[in-house]
Amino acid sequence: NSVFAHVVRAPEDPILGVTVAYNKDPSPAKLNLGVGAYRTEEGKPLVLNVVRKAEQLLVNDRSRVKEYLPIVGLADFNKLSAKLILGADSPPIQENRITTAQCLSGTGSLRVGGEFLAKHYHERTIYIPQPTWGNHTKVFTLAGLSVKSYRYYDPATRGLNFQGLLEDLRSAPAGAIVLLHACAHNPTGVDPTLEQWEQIRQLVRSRGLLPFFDSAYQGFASGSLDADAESVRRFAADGGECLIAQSYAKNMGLYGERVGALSIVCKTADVASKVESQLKLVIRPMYSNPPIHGASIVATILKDRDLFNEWTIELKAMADRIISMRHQLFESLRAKGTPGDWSHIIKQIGMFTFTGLNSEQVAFMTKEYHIYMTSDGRISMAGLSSRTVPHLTEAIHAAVT
Ligand SMILES: Cc1ncc(COP(=O)(O)O)c(CN[C@@H](CCC(=O)O)C(=O)O)c1O
Repeated sequence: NSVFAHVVRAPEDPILGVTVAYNKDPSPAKLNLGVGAYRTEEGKPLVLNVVRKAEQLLVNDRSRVKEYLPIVGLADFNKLSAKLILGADSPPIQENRITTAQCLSGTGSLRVGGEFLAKHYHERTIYIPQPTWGNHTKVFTLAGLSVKSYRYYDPATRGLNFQGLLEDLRSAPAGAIVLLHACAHNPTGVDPTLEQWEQIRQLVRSRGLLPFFDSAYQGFASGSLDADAESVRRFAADGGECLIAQSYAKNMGLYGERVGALSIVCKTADVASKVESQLKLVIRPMYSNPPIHGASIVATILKDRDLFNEWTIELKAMADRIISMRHQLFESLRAKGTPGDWSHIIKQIGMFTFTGLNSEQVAFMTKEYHIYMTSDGRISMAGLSSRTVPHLTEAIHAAVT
């Protein structure tokens, strides 16, 4: 018999498995509010016009070849990505004390960063928010770090547990790594205010904690690339060191192209170049070098003023549609007289609403109304449209009454 006969069947992923269940459901009324992937008002995935234009330019450019990229990826993509998150006038960029490696989207950037830290950083504990993106714990544990959590969400107010956050970071061991969502916290949609970010920055620096930013939604939260990067920029501008993982999956709609970047801001250019040399030793045995197509699309758009401006317009349109879905759902629940305070739907930002519905209510909504969402009560607002808001309202109303 098979040498793998002992292998047990693994459970589906809590997020990506929702799509598997959705695809199996024959109901025409089914609604996928699980995976954080943008859908249009017609409920279809979106390839940005500016992406299609960039791809056309690439196809027409007969000088382009399919050679291996360097281990750290496409050089101009790396420079442009650092500029996008930090701003062109950022001190680490001006002083050349940042190293950026193109990685396999946000997940790959987090993993490579985690593996680098496990090998080269003295403190192996990383504090991640409670709750956070479901994959964070697995990514950092498998990278060789010890994962702990810091209080982040307050179920009572459905807002930030700021005092709990400060207390937990104050009691973290000096030098501990702290994972921070740059904007549009997943799954809660709750972000610190700028004043609270400043307090977090002062605490992190005074305790010598090492910030690791996860920026998967730049431009998606507020519609502004600069506003959504402000938290990262304040840390990067204070002379301290930090890591930054970037994803182009959502804000450029490049989900399946797996385009992202890991940047490490260092004290000096010399340290940055040594760090880069060690990043190459992490990447080479992992996947050797990254894919060329998606990064070429991003570089084509970021380096051309007109394409960049067109991208910002399409990006804001996606962010605005999500905000409109928030207001439509909130108004619909209010009109229906659904019991409870639903104002968090319009206070939260980014792709997700953390509804507060429990796993039994979620299971009921899936079974009776064919609503697919993660069991923690998170719904991807991008999966909603004006046409489907009434159906979701019916389901929530039935689940809470
Ligand atoms: C905070 C955060 N970091 C990183 C990632 C990884 O994105 P990449 O595709 O690797 O760039 C996601 C995607 N989370 C979404 C998408 C589905 C998933 O991968 O779980 C989500 O939570 O639905 C995320 O929400």
